[in-house]
Amino acid sequence: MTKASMWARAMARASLDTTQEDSPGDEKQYAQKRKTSEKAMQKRKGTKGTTQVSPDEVKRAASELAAWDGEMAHDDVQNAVRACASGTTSKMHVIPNAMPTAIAEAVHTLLKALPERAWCTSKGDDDDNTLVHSFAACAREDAPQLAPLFDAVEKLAGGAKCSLQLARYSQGDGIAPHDDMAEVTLDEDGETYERRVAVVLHLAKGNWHVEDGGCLVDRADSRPVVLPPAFNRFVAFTVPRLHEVTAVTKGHEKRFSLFGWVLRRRARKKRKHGGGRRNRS
Ligand SMILES: O=C(O)CCC(=O)C(=O)O
Ligand SMILES: [Fe+2]
Repeated sequence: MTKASMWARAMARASLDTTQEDSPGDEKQYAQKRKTSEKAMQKRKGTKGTTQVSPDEVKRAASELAAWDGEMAHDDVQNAVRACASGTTSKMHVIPNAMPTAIAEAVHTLLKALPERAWCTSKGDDDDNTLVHSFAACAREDAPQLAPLFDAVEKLAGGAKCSLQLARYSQGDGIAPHDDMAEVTLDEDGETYERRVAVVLHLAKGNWHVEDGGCLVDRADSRPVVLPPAFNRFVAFTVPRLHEVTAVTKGHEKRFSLFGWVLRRRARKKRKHGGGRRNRS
């Protein structure tokens, strides 16, 4: 049963209970109360069955984010990116509560409020010899109110070029095991870069369990480390590193994130690439 239908049932039961307490046997009043509760539920569900965000909430969130100085909640975040860039760590760095809580909440509100046209489907499969993956992606220019978030993550790169996007995983979405290695040619300077540090900000609300999918699985060692979706968690690692995102099985919760890479100029000696890699710059 979906959360929405559980909620609907709970509402109907509550309405029935109250009616019975108030005036047993008054069918008319009971029917009226049920109608009212259904109306309230429709309002809460919104027109497309997803949680709607009011213009006031969006406005508040946007001004909260615009006033942010871009400072993360912990120095660990900056230190992790530096260590990964300099190659002095072999860990996947996982930092909970990365941004100030009010900022993370504002980001989440704005992500939820992004119009459907801002998202485009990113898909790959064995047929076109790209990495098997599926999710919705949103470029920086399609989410202008989230610019301070992109700026804050770019700041962590200390002036190095970055390639960052927003992601939204729905039921069935995920990414098969891959190592993130790819070359990226930037429009702004026509130069070719390689991905040096992978950065991800996990922004999934709600309680997620391993069986709900959407888990980031670190496969760098023989024993995989499984990270179910979380809210306001920063992850960084040096590329290449084998990892995957398991397919989301939950139907009613979106797994939002900001993901991307700190880039560096391509090394002179070209590295050999294995086949089957998608390139998302
Ligand atoms: O969202 C994540 O946890 C990781 C995403 C990822 O591996 C990628 O986009 O290459
Ligand atoms: Fe990846």
